[in-house]
Amino acid sequence: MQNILHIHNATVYRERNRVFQNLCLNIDRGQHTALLGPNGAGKTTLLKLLAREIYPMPGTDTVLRLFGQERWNVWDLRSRLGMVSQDLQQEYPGNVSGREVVLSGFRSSIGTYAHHHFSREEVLRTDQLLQALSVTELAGKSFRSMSTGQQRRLLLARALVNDPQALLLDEPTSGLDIKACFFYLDTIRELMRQEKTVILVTHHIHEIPPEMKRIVLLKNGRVVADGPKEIVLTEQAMADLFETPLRLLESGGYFQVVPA
Ligand SMILES: Nc1ncnc2c1ncn2[C@@H]1O[C@H](COP(=O)(O)OP(=O)(O)OP(=O)(O)O)[C@@H](O)[C@H]1O
Repeated sequence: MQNILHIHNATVYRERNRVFQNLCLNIDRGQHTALLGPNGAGKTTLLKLLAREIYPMPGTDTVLRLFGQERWNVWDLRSRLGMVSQDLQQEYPGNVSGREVVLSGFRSSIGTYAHHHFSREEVLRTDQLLQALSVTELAGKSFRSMSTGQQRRLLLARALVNDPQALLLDEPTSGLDIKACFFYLDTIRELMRQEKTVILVTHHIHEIPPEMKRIVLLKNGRVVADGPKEIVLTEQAMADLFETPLRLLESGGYFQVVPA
């Protein structure tokens, strides 16, 4: 089975804070995985590690391998691993049009530049994705004039332009209203059916799709549980993870927590 992600004994600092010590995590192709953790668990740090924005401390047996490779040109990596993060949404320049947002995925850039020229195939693929994600009407609108949900859909289209094998999603439904949330979740489920491996990093239990069977719990920079949903996603484990009494509810394969 092809490996998407292999982290072995990674120690990671953010300035003087040691966020991870000897972190180990392995994700194979097709192994849709939710990484769940409270504020400060290390989720954003992990995203930055995978995006090659930060690196582990060098160590004799430290490994950070993506798609079987340790060295990556960031542009090549982005076409294999599509990412939609809160940081990207916040950083994205407001004056860029919806179509340009999607096109920018072909150059792994934030915005498009005068020297970027796009082929007929790239423009066609962009139009197909705008249609597939029901955002054709946003093609000519500026990013800043769109709602959070509209922006998020465009960033997902941007992540898909190169037909990546895997998608890394950071709290994908955060800030979306109920309809936008359900639409986004349906889109993720469809992408999973299309055999994209989806890795979800979140503290929102409700956004874990029913088909996502593996759950990894992160706390204080450590993997505290890793296994099948029916074993890991329990009321006691959620109460311990978030350090609060709660009740875990399930409906149609989705989970939600409410105060106990
Ligand atoms: N730029 C930074 N400099 C120093 N320490 C940092 C920095 N960013 C994060 N940290 C620390 O690293 C730890 C993990 O933070 P991180 O942002 O990765 O957690 P998180 O799980 O994404 O949290 P949240 O859900 O609140 O976004 C925290 O203890 C945090 O204080």
